[in-house]
Amino acid sequence: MSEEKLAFQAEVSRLLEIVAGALYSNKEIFLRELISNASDACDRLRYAALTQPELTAGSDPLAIEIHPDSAAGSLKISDNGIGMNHDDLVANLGTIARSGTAAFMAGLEQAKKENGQGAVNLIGQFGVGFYSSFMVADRVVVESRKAGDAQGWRWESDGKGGFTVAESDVSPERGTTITLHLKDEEKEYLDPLRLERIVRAYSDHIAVPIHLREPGKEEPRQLNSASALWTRPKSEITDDQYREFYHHTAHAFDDPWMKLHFQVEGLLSYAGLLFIPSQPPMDLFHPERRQHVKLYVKRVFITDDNEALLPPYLRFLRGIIDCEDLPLNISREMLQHSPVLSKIRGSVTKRVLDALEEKAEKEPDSYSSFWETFGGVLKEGLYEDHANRERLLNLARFRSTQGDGWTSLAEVKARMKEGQKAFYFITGDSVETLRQSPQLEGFAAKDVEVLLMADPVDEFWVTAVGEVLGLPLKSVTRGGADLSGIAGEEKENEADEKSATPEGFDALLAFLKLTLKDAVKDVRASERLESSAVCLVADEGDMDMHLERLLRQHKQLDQVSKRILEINAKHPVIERLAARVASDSGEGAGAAVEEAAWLLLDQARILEGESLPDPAKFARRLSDALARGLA
Ligand SMILES: Nc1ncnc2c1ncn2[C@@H]1O[C@H](COP(=O)(O)OP(=O)(O)OP(=O)(O)O)[C@@H](O)[C@H]1O
Repeated sequence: MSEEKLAFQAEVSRLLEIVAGALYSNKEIFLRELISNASDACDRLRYAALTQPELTAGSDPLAIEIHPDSAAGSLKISDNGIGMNHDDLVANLGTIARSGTAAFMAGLEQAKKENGQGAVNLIGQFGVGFYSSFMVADRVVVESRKAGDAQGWRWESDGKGGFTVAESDVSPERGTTITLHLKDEEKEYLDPLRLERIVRAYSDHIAVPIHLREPGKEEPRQLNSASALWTRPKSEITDDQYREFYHHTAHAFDDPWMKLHFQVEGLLSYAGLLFIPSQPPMDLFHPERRQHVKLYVKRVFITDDNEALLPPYLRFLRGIIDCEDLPLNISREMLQHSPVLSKIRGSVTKRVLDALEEKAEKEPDSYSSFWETFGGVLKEGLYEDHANRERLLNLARFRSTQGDGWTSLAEVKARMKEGQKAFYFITGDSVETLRQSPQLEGFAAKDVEVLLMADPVDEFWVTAVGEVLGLPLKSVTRGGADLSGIAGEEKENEADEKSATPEGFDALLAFLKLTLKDAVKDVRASERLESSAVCLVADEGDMDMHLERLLRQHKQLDQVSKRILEINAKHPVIERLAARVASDSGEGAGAAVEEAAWLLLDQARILEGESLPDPAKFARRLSDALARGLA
């Protein structure tokens, strides 16, 4: 087969332009990226050989080799890992396959919107994988042969627009050799000492040996310790090594917020090296809720996509778990039902919660930043993991009507008013809009704290949990949120005055019920309003209004429940309407009050964030009312 010429995916071309032209000071990371890929390729081969032992039979141990060639001005990085065939080369080295690179492109768009630059820093932040070769090379050749294949392939590119792929006779027996033809100004990467320093700084944690072939020396020299990092004693691992390991396994480039390293021996023996990122991973809220902790069995990588390993609400965790008590040839199906894994899952979950509790207690500010990023995910555990519900409730933090920071349920309980027998909450799309909700007015007047919940998951767990620290959770947008038993700030006579309704109020209620009869479930005097005239609430047994809207938006529901319209007897509009009804004696109240009734209902709908069934009518009524007012 002759040489094929192919074009890069448009995004790759853009990426390469940035990478090749980048005046990035940290170009040495290209070596980290290529070693990281080579190590993954060795992991994948080791795994494939579990079921196809012929793939590695009789071959050299897995290793990575770095070979600077001053005469040719080139640097070779080879591995005897899984290798790539024709289609792998085209798919992997011509498109954006990698999550880190996709994040880089997304970050680029963002940076462009914000200040038109910043691309250079982003390279370091996200890493651009294989493509980072073009920071130091003006021509890159990849020769590869996939394990088990007879034919090898050669991929070549100058990083400008396209690449070629052709059959190759000189490709390695198995695995991949990448040859970087270094740019004139990048020849420092031929210096063995420089290469050694880079490998030690970024790749010491790599479990496959990394050899350096030095000019004039017979035997290559091993640069890393080549033992799995998690098997080494904690005291011998530096923070930098942990960080680099995190970057490598998680394909992430932030600093981990927390690290957990444990070795368990006993009935079950396993080790774990887990990290909580400081930045949210891109797929955090994808519907698949994929977890990413890698499962190893006796140092052999098995899978990074195994739902049985950890509960979905801990899917922000990165890192590895290495188990001694599973057979190496365990199948995917067996993994799903393995009692060993389910035990490990239970005890690792417990460890993670222990560590979070400790952080929450000892470093509350830092814990708040974790909560801000991942709280919305952890809360899924409140309805999924009954066994740990109490602990998760303890770990949960909330925004509330008291102050701007995060608060715990225990703190909210300690601040409760005399006579308060429930936690009150309101759910909605954002904390800022929730703060303006009319339904909060009565609570504010009595200084009763209300939790402001704006994560979609809140709707689900509050229903499932029902009770916290011995008290029910009650929505302030529902009937049954009874404020009268709570000791307020008001004085006795004020309270009396408040309960006294204006003349004609009962007749107004009757009139509103009659006029709006099919549009609402009921019309009532409100206890929760102070300055607004009206609001909508859900009946005690009905679905919460925000939840219903959420389900409708996601096409999970097409019903629209009727709501209760609450009216504020102290509001001037209501007082006047009541007076009008009283003087016109009920039925004769007339068209103006009828129009006002519909306007009030639409106003309550707008405040609630509901859409209006007939916006044109609303606009006409409002204009008429304004015209009358201005006349
Ligand atoms: N040395 C190698 N051996 C085998 N396959 C490789 C090698 N280097 C790269 N690849 C393949 O090319 C793909 C793209 O590499 P790139 O560095 O751009 O991303 P990556 O680091 O592997 O990221 P991710 O693991 O998220 O896909 C890899 O996913 C892998 O399939």
